[in-house]
This record gives sequence, structure tokens and C-alpha cells, in this order.
Amino acid sequence: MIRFESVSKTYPRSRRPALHRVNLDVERGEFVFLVGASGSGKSTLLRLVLREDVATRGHVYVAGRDVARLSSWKVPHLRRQMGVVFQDFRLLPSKTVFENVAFALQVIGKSRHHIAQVVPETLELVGLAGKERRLPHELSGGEQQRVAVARAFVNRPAILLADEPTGNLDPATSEGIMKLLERINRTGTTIVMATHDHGLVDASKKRVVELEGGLVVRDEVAGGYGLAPVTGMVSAQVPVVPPAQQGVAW
Ligand SMILES: Nc1ncnc2c1ncn2[C@@H]1O[C@H](COP(=O)(O)OP(=O)(O)OP(=O)(O)O)[C@@H](O)[C@H]1O
Repeated sequence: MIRFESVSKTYPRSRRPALHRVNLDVERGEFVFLVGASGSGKSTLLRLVLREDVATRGHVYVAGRDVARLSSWKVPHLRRQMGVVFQDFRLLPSKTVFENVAFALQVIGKSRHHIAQVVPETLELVGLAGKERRLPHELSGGEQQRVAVARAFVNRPAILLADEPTGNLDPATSEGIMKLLERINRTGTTIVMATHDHGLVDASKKRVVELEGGLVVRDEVAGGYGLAPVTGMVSAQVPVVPPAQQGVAW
């Protein structure tokens, strides 16, 4: 569903690459955590999937298409297959819960009839039935993030990208958002979630891809936030060459 082939990204006026020769394959329906220190390249990786930016080297494929080769008029079509959730919710402050979610469908030309049917269904799914007429400032942080998830999912995208979706939430509320994302994942939507949330990653036992200075330094099938201590037991961890041995020339 998402494939990175030796992808490097160096921003203009930057000497160090934000991503360096990243190889990554995310299958349809997978749930992948993207972890790593601040500045390790997580958001850059997500931006390349969304084609908000293009790789300096290598290829990014989404659903089999090389995103850099898409003509500009096809980019909106690519993005329609993806939903995005951010740490800061990014809701429209003067629109109600219903209108915020409906807006995502209006801009892609869906009919009023379709919107009237699908928006309430989605709000029900995220646990916001009855709050359709509220404005964002009348909701808790967790509820605002649920609206953002509803907006990202209302068009039933193949892929949902989440950039620190629980970064502004307390642990219990974060757990609720995580359960919601897992529920969405069970419908078949592929999820890639960048996070600093140790607790969620450790509790979930999902695939963990760790970035360090733009390099993938760990890709673990059912990992934790940090590398598991070696106990002598067989580990599901994929061996990864440490950055120092990869011949990296910045
Ligand atoms: N628009 C930009 N122009 C120049 N450099 C950038 C730009 N965006 C990011 N960078 C640099 O690229 C590197 C990776 O940044 P990125 O935002 O991808 O990291 P991140 O892992 O998402 O960090 P965080 O966890 O803090 O969100 C950093 O060194 C950052 O300074």
C-alpha cells in the first residue's frame, strides 16, 4: 500500500538529510507506529506519502503509483484516498461538529443526500452522536480529536496518517483515541501513526518503525517504544544495521 524505495529527502538550505535511504513497505490493512526523537524525520516521511513534498532521491509509491510522477491534477485524487489527523486537531472553529466533518465531503463534491447519511454514521462510530451542533470550543480535547478522526475517515480512505494524534491529550483520553484508530484499522484502513507516546506503543504490540537522524534503525513486528532488552528469548525484531555501519555520508 505504501512503499519507500531508498528514499532520501534533503530540505533546501539544509546540509543534513531529513530522511536517508529509507526503505519501507506497509501492506494494506497494517497498523504501523513511527517512533523516534524529535527531528528524526517522522513528519517528513508522512509528508512524502501525502505528496505534500517530494523525495530528493528514491521513490515513494502509494497504492502502486509513484507519487512524484503524478501530474498535479491527479494529486487531489491521491489525497482523497488518505485521511490525516494532526496533534492540534485543525478543526474549523466557526463550524459545528457536523459541518467540520461534512466539509471534507463537500469539497470533493459529494451530494447533500450522501452527506446527510454518512456524517451521522461516522459521528456515531467515533462516539460523538448527540454532539453534532457543538462548536469545537465547546468540546474537550479528546472530543475535538474524535471530530478530526471522523473528518479523516468520513470518506473511508484506504490510508489514515496520524501525526502525534495523542500529543495534546491525557493518557486515558489517548487510550480512547487509540482504540478508535484500532477500530478504524479493523475496517481495513491502513494506519501509519507517528507518536512519542511510549505507553500506547508498549501496550499495543504493533509494528514499530524507528527513525534516528533520518535513518530507519528498527523495524519490529510487535515492538515497544524502545528496543526490548535482550533476554535470550527469540525476538521478532528485524535485524537492522546500526547507522554507523551503513556508510552514511551526510
Ligand atoms: N520545511 C523544512 N525545511 C527545512 N528543514 C526541515 C523542514 N521540515 C523539517 N525539517 C528538518 O528535517 C528534520 C526532520 O524533521 P521532521 O519534522 O520530519 O521530524 P519529526 O521526527 O517529525 O520531529 P517531531 O517529532 O518533533 O515532530 C529536522 O532536522 C527538521 O529540522
